[in-house]
Amino acid sequence: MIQLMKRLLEFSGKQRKNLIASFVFNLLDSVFEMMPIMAILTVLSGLLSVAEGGVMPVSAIWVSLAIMVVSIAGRIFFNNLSCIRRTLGSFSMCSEKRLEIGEHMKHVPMGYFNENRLGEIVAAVTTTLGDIESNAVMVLEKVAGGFIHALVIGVWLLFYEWHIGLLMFAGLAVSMLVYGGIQKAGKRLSPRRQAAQANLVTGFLEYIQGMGVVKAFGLGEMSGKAVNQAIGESADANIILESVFSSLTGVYQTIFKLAKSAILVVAPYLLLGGEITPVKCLLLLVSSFMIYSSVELVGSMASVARVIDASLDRMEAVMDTPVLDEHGGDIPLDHYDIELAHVSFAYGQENVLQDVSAIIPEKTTCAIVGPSGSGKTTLVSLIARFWDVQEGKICVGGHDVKDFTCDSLLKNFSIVFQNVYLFEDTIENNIKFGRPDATREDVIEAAKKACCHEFISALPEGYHTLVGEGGASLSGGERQRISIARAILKDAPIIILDEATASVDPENERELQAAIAELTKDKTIIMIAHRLSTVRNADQILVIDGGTVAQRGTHKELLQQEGTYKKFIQIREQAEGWRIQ
Ligand SMILES: Nc1ncnc2c1ncn2[C@@H]1O[C@H](COP(=O)(O)OP(=O)(O)OP(=O)(O)O)[C@@H](O)[C@H]1O
Repeated sequence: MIQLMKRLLEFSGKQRKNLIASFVFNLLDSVFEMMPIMAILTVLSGLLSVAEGGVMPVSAIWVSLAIMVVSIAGRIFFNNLSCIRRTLGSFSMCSEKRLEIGEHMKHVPMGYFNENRLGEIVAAVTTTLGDIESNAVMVLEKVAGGFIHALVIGVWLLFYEWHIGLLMFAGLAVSMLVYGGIQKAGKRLSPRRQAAQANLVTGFLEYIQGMGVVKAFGLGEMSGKAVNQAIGESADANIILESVFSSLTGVYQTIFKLAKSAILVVAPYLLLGGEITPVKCLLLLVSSFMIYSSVELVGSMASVARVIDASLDRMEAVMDTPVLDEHGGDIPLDHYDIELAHVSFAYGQENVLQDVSAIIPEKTTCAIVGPSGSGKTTLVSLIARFWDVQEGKICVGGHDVKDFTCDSLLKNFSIVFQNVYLFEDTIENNIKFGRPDATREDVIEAAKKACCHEFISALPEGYHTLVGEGGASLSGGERQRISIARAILKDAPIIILDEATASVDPENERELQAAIAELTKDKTIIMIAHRLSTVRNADQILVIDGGTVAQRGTHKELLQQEGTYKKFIQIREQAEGWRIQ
């Protein structure tokens, strides 16, 4: 428990002060919570003197009333303070963690997101942090407060009547053993529950994202299988966890019932043996019902405490993901040549690029062509350092990309992907993503250059139109032009462009080409090219085949050679239905 407290305080970062304050106020609250016992004992002593033929001292009534008033006032005061600090600390701590995770994710290699991690990350920022946010501090306070409470009463009992004090401690010791058992069971079972939770999120995300394909192919039953399995596993994990916890909690609480029963038997025996007075006996009998009250509650919270421990494990795992640019610096560049020297790269065991070398001088266009799966996307991703190369090196402006921080490297790039992602926000903000401090006029100017001002203005709410998540409410061509406007606004010196393979209608095609021409003016351009017009005008063409540079040169030079490029041109000519001169 102390370990868990330490972990939570370490985790709390800037909110540490609030959490400590909340713990302290909670402890003070529990001191006032114990006071009614004193009030009852005061009244009881008075009553006993009546039973022994004396008179009930009026002061006993007033003293007990005063104790109750102080107790209630103290509790309201400290409970409130503790609650305020706890709420402030917990929610601020978790929102800071969410921001930290978001920031951290910007620096991990893209490969991290491949390995089915999306659900894990979503679960971490939603359910895992949610568990911590709503329960952690309160549960730890109750658990720690419960044991401290019991300890204080136990010590008092030792002085008041040592036999009963020992009995109380015996009960407490056995209960702690069972509590340890609950913790161990939690350690064993909670990770399964957390993993099931993450799989459930992954399953649902995949199910919803693939809904279009599912409907188109009538695969409802098949696609639902994975989600059903994840739901089943989540239910099983929760049921097993809860059933183990509830039986152990039952044992834990039985121990207190047995200990209380033992006090009920031992106290009268002590009275019979003449070791205690009837007053003491009565006081012990009454207090036996109260001494374990706070620690009894702890049992039902042990499961939550364990879940919090597992949640902290999971959060640490997410935050410990190695980042790419730990040792990177902010490097200003005075030129934008790009050089690849003997670059090799594999996704896990799968070799994708071998010994690729190339020089792309600044303000030139390099077209990358090659068959599907040959490694074109991988190559441009390595230049932007979405992954690190395994062999060789890539330099931008004469500096190894590994020497930059991700932010410092990527501020030199505008990247236009084939699959455009638009955020669930206004069109204006989606374009502004390229330069958050841009003015309205800048946004409109970029949109005009990207040939999307007209269609945006025709929308009922113009630039304030909300686009669905991923840009679902716009056509493919429109999305692409918005992403080009975004890149134009960023105005970075290096452009990475994955040309759309999907054919668009002639009107859209013309506008798209005009937008690209605006974007690429006076820039260093690396373009995965699919269109003949683009390839023909490139200063240099790299033909990637089987992960190596099979051919390189200009369009004219490569047309003279037999090989992949000639085949590529023939296929494009057939597809586009026209010939190049
Ligand atoms: N994230 C990834 N994890 C594992 N393997 C990958 C990943 N991305 C691509 N691959 C594999 O690497 C190889 C090269 O893929 P890449 O996307 O670079 O090819 P490409 O030439 O761009 O293909 P296309 O023209 O079809 O987009 C392929 O065999 C692909 O299956």
